[in-house]
Amino acid sequence: MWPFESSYPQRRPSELQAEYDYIIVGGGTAGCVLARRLAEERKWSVLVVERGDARDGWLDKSPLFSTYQFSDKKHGVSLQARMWEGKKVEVLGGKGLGGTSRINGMQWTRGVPGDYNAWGESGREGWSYDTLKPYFERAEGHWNPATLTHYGRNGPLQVEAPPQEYRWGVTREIVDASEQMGFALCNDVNDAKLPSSGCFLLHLSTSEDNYRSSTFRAYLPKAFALAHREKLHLCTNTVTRKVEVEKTASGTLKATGVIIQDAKPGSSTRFIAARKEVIVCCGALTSPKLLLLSGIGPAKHLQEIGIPVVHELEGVGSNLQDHMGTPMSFYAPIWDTWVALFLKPWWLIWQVLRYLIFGVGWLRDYYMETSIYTRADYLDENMDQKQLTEKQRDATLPENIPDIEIMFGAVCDIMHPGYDKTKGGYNLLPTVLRPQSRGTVRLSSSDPLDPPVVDLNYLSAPADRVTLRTAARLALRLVATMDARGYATSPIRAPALDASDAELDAFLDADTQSFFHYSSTCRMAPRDAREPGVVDDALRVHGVPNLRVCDASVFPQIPAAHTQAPVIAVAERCADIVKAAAK
Ligand SMILES: Cc1cc2nc3c(=O)[nH]c(=O)nc-3n(C[C@H](O)[C@H](O)[C@H](O)COP(=O)(O)OP(=O)(O)OC[C@H]3O[C@@H](n4cnc5c(N)ncnc54)[C@H](O)[C@@H]3O)c2cc1C
Repeated sequence: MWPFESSYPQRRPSELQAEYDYIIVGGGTAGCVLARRLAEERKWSVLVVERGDARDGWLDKSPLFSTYQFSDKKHGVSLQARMWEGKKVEVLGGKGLGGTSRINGMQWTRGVPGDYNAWGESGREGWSYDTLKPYFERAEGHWNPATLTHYGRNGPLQVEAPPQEYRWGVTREIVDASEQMGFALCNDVNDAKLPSSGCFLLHLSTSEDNYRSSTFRAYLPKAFALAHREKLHLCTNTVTRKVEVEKTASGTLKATGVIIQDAKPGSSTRFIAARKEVIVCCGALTSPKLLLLSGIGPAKHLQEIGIPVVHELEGVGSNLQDHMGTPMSFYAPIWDTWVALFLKPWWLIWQVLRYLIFGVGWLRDYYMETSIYTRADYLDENMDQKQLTEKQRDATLPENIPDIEIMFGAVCDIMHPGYDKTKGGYNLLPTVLRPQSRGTVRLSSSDPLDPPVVDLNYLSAPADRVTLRTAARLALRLVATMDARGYATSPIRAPALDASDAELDAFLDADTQSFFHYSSTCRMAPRDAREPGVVDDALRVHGVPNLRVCDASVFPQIPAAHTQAPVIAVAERCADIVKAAAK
């Protein structure tokens, strides 16, 4: 009990051993899962090196104020990425134990079974839905309501359904308009038996004690970290500069350890040896950066930057995929949206008090409750969903993976010029889920503290523009349907329903942005595949058997889902693979 309570057991680089069995680089979404699963065995020494901190104050865990956009921004890293010629956009990543799971939007979407069956069909052994399903379940501690049988109940990561009654009046209107357009209301986005097209209620990674359930809080809570402190060392505020890879006497390559440095610029470096493996979990924008800094990647690029080529591997930093889309904002009655919180100070005070005292209210309930998922070829000329055949209703088939999502948030930018402050507002976010465009992550210099060069290369494949236009027209038709049903809504910033392709493109070119689901930059695929792979089916870097990558960068193809649940399932499975390899 305070003041005798122990603090969270973090270490400085100077407090580390010279050698560990496993070194996990990056204590983010995937890194915390792996650390927990390896430490549970109690037989290996495990080091986690994380560039951010282990802070866990009220603001770091309250669902809303920990979300990057409403946070103090201390647990995020932001950089400007190229979208296309002459246009940049902000991309974000998490920093600190839990990584991006401590700042994200908390949507818990596994993706449809077809997503993973497509991985399986492309030859990725052990990665189809039936194999991954137990790993989703092992992660999940779904606690509300108790009637849902397809979730895990006893996993560390708490997940819940949205409230039975819609929190925001505008959600009810969107659901009703969607149903009129043929998108059936589906109570659970993660129910594999439902078709992949419909209006889905989103489940959230929030805990029974009314906080965010990041992988930090779920997998490495203080009690666990203290109980395992002898063998599990959590080195925070420390950057890994490179992985050391050497040629063995037999001519094969081996990761011998990592070079780390206190995150304060100018600090001295230290080498820490790995007895068994180094596992890189730095996220899809940073894992390829670390491999490149370590001399693993396309030879031409390494030579340009002046880094000696240790192992030529073309795929490192290629095949970058992301979900991009274009927010459109509309007015709605003020009490139907979350905007009331910002325009009515007394209401904000009341909601802060309710959350502080009872853990309920507008600070607890998230501003995104539903999404439409569908496919462009399921839509008729009015943007209504066609009658689906029995085969089209089967979400296990890769051919039925959705390629469009219309996210919905009961909030909008009230700083928009001319915003009418007597009204509320909401956003629709038409999104491309199966992009064909491919981007890259490259080094800007050989200094590990410099940000990478990220080229999202959006819309370079013409098919993506066609899908984005269709998604935008579906969103506009949805609003027109709400309007026709008598709901008081009007545009704040949106194209006209009857906009020509050129007018629509002008809007999309001005406002398109990233939805932060970067993936596939260290793709799981053969190294000589058409889109070259970096890791094999056991997530080992091709040619360096004791170096693995485990995070969103290994997805063979981006799932048509928000990416935290897929990352966590991949990390749970990776832990089993590592343990089996150690036997
Ligand atoms: C703003 C935002 C909102 C999102 N909302 C959602 C959502 O609602 N639902 C959803 O499913 N997905 C969401 N996502 C995406 C999802 O959260 C990520 O795909 C997922 O968390 C990525 O996990 P990861 O393990 O790949 O990387 P991360 O969780 O980013 O982990 C990487 C870790 O490595 C550390 N690191 C990096 N480099 C080094 C180094 N050199 N040395 C030491 N440490 C290092 C970082 O600090 C970080 O902790 C969102 C993403 C963002 C940015």
